[in-house]
Amino acid sequence: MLHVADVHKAFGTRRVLRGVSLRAAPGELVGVVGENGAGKTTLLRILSGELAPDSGRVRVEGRIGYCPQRPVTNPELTVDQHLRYFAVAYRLRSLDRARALIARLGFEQYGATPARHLSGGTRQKLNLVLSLMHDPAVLLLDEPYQGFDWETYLRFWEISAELQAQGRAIVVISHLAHDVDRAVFGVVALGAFAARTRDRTPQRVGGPPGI
Ligand SMILES: Nc1ncnc2c1ncn2[C@@H]1O[C@H](COP(=O)(O)OP(=O)(O)OP(=O)(O)O)[C@@H](O)[C@H]1O
Repeated sequence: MLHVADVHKAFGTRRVLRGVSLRAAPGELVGVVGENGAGKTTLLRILSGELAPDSGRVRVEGRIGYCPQRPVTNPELTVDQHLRYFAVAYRLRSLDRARALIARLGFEQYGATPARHLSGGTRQKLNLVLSLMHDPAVLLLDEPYQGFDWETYLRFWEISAELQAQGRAIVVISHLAHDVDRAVFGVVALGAFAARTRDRTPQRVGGPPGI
């Protein structure tokens, strides 16, 4: 479903990605960890097709859902207007799934609120819903729970486990070391994390989700 082999990327003389490989099959969740500047966002931008690698191969089967680090929201549009806008882009007939996700994340009262009046955490919830509302086969999530309160953070991992159970392939970026243990099927460690986690096999298998 998602197959990445030997991806390299440099910005000028700064070699950010040096041979990254990973695979996420249906139902698998892969965590990408690394300190600030290690190249996590660069990797996800390449997987989403937004950025071209210098070399290496990326193969994706199925629709992608990409939740970028910076919300893609427009400050002037309300939450409902965002849903309708993205529904047209995704060619969706119904907003039922988007509304169900909004209810799960607890911000259904903000339908008529322009994004500029949302709190940072609520804007990020909308950003996440916009990436999931078309039920993508491959989810690329760049620190999707930034600004979430603890309950919503746990809710995110609940939703993630359900999507895994439904056969979605998920790649989640985190700079939080404890999130590594939630990555059931694999961990891709970049930068200094790569050295510290050398004893871990790059693609671990097994163990229950740590919800
Ligand atoms: N378009 C660009 N042009 C030049 N340098 C860039 C560009 N994008 C990223 N970089 C550099 O590449 C390195 C990796 O950046 P990236 O955003 O991928 O790191 P990250 O691991 O996601 O960091 P963070 O945890 O802070 O989000 C950084 O040194 C960054 O400054």
